[in-house]
Amino acid sequence: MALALSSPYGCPSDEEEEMAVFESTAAEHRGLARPRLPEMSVISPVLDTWTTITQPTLAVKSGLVRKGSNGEGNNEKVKVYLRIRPLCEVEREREEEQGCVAVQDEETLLLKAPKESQNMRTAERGITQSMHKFSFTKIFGPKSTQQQLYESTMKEMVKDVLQGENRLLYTYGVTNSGKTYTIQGSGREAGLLPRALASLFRKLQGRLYDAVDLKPVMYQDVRQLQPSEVRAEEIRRNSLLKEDENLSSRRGGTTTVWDSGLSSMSDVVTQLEDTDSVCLEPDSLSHSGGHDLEEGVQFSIWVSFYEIYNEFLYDLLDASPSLQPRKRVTLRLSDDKQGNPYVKDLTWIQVRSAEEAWKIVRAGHRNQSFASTHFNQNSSRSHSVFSVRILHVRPEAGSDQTIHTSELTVCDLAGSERCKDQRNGERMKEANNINTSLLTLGRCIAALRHNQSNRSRPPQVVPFRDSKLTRVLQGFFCGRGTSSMVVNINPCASIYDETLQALKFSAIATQLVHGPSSKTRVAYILSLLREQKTENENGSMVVEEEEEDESDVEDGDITMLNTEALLQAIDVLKREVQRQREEKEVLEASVREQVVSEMMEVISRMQEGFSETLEAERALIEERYEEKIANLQKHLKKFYSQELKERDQEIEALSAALEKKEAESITLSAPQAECEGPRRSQRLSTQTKHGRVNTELDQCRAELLTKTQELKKLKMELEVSGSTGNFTGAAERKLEEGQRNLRQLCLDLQRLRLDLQSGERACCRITGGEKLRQAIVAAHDTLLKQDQILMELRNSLMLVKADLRRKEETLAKTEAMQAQLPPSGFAASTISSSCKKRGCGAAAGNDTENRPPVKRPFFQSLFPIHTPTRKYNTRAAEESNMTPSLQILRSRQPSPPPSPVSTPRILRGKY
Ligand SMILES: Nc1ncnc2c1ncn2[C@@H]1O[C@H](COP(=O)(O)OP(=O)(O)OP(=O)(O)O)[C@@H](O)[C@H]1O
Repeated sequence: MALALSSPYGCPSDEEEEMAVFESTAAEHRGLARPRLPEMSVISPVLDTWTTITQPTLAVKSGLVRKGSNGEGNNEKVKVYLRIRPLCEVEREREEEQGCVAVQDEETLLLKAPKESQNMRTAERGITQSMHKFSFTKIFGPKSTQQQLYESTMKEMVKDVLQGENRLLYTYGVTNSGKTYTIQGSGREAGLLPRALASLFRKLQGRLYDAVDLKPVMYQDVRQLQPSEVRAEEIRRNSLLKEDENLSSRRGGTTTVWDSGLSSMSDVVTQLEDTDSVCLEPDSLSHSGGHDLEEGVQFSIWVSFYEIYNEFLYDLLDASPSLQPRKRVTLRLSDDKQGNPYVKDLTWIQVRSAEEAWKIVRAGHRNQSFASTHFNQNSSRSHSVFSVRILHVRPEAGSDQTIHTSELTVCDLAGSERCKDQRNGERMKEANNINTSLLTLGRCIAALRHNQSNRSRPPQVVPFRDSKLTRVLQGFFCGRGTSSMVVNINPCASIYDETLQALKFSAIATQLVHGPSSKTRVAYILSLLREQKTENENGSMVVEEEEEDESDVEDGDITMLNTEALLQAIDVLKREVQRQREEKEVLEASVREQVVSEMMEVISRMQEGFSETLEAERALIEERYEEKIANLQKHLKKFYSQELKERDQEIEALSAALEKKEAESITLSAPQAECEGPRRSQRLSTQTKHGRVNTELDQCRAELLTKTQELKKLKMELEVSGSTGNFTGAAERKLEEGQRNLRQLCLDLQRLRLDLQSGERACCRITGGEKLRQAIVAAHDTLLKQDQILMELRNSLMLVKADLRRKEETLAKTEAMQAQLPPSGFAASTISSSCKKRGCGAAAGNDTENRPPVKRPFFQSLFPIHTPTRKYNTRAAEESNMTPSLQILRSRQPSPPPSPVSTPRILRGKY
């Protein structure tokens, strides 16, 4: 076969071509054993078993049934075209041309992995093939023109749409592969869309329905507009057209990035070749066989333009184009009563010429999301969907008319790309969303293909709902119309792996057959009915009828079955459902059993593993801690032995120094030595004395404590008791005893102090006697505290004494009054008690002896050292005014001890 379209980018060698032929043949002879991995994968649309499928009926409005016109589309495969874009200068300089893309013939493409590609690396490891062969409806090489492409793809579609069909054309490919160029064109190279618009309006010359009172809504409905709504529609339309004119005049005809250099429609019209103008004559339209337009029908053309950006739908014909993308209103997808999806609140604009339509495209294009990426300076970051909806109107039929609609949708998909190539976060997010929606499209197509090639099996769920893109295109895959795909590839070696993926996806699409998914279900039902028939030995009338109608039902039209057959079908289906349910229950039970046993195994393995790990961990930890303990022991031993050694050395040094000193003192002065002997013994005796003193001090302290307690008790008794006779005696006795004790204590203290002083004198001479000195200071502090306590005790005693004195006076007075008054016990006691109560006893005498005890002596007693003279004077004065009994008491009181403060002063002065 002549390779009219063979690529200039490296033709495969003879050897390779031979290999390709061989592999292709091997692929066709399925079932042959393949001893080795094929060096080439062959993906071609081979669907021999699916030849009986018919073209679906056209989706209709108001029950108007229109079968596929001219039988076209019946058992037809989905058309997939391939377009290879030429390399640009920069790419040539980068040596991107490595012969990896080769066109074998009009339908076959051969891909050969370049050295640096991932595919080649995996092929070298024997995982995949390095050569791939693909078949397409038609391949357009780098030199093909826009017109050639239009002729083969869009031209026929435009005719079909005018006949009432729905058609979809979408471009698919890696980013920067020429999708937008194919759809819209560039400069004077108008793309498929402007050509289609120009062709459409030329065909409809004189057949346009200019009124705006009918508008397409929802999935495929038409609504009659009120006059006010008509006005609103006109305003919207005019504003969009005016806006485009204003922008064009402001730019002075120059192109900018956002309009991609689109040419004006007049250029496009001149580019349309004569072949297309054959259809322009109304006569030729009506007499051109299957391509004639219906008599008396006028056509109202409406267009819409929206994009799917990051899984959000945006109206590109929104009246406020100046709004920022993030502020744009998102459109919602809804379902009509039959469950058909449609874009809610989408703007539809009526257009009356190709120029107007093109202006609307340009206005929408300005709102579209483009960005500069790693690969493409002006990359589409969204899937854009441009729809032309045609209302087939019969104006003579008035309000009774049934309006038919047909639609031509052109979808420019965003390019698939590797996310890692994107350095910008926003671009990466876009790439993610683009890839996800394209992947979903691929999954939908794969599921559709599976359902078509496995008719007798239950159909797979087609995941249309998984992305917005597949949801809006769902109708075209499920019987609403037919779709065609243009796969764009870029022959650059650096993006070979991405190109291969895109081609693999498109290869699946080439195996698709137009047809609604419901057809598969019908075929499935019919197969069940056939099975039922063979099972049914008697063979009912219904089955016979069904056999008669088999030719019809093979077409998938279940409505051709009669009621009985349908009822039987329902029964069969019910039984099938039951059977499948039971089958699934059994399957579920066995799966559960398997899962449980596997889980048990896994758990036991995990348990074993855990216990082993635990044991190992324990052993390890034990070992580690044993090591640590041993280390610690070693270090402690070392440390303490070191310490001991140091101390021994110190002791040795000290004893040596002592001995040396002793020896020195002995040799230097003999008389001195004589004196030293007793001194040393004195020192030793002082130390023993010091210990003794301490114990004595403790004893004294304890004794003092008990005495204090006794005194307190006594005082309380004195306060509580009303009678003074026996109590005074007892108190005197106690006081005497206390004073004796005190005296003894004072003496003891005196002695102790002297001992201490002598001890201090002895100790302070000893070299290194710091410790002893500190002990003495502490003992001295203790003594001071004892003194303090003694002082307090003395003060307390003074107070007790004063109280006793007062009581004695009162007693004496009472006695005196009793002696003076007549012997009336009642009066005497009354006076006595009243005097006592008022304190008359204290006020009666004006001598000092009778004065009540005041706080002054107490304070004075607190500071004996500062006011000794005054104290003793006061004491003398007191003694002079004392009662005999008090004088006796006072005489027993010991002389004031030496000032407790003076001793520490002296001691401290020493150190
Ligand atoms: N057949 C062709 N002939 C000449 N130039 C082409 C052809 N196809 C594409 N180009 C050029 O290649 C570049 C990329 O094309 P285009 O923007 O259409 O790619 P794309 O696939 O739409 O990219 P993206 O997915 O990133 O939007 C453009 O400069 C375009 O003019």
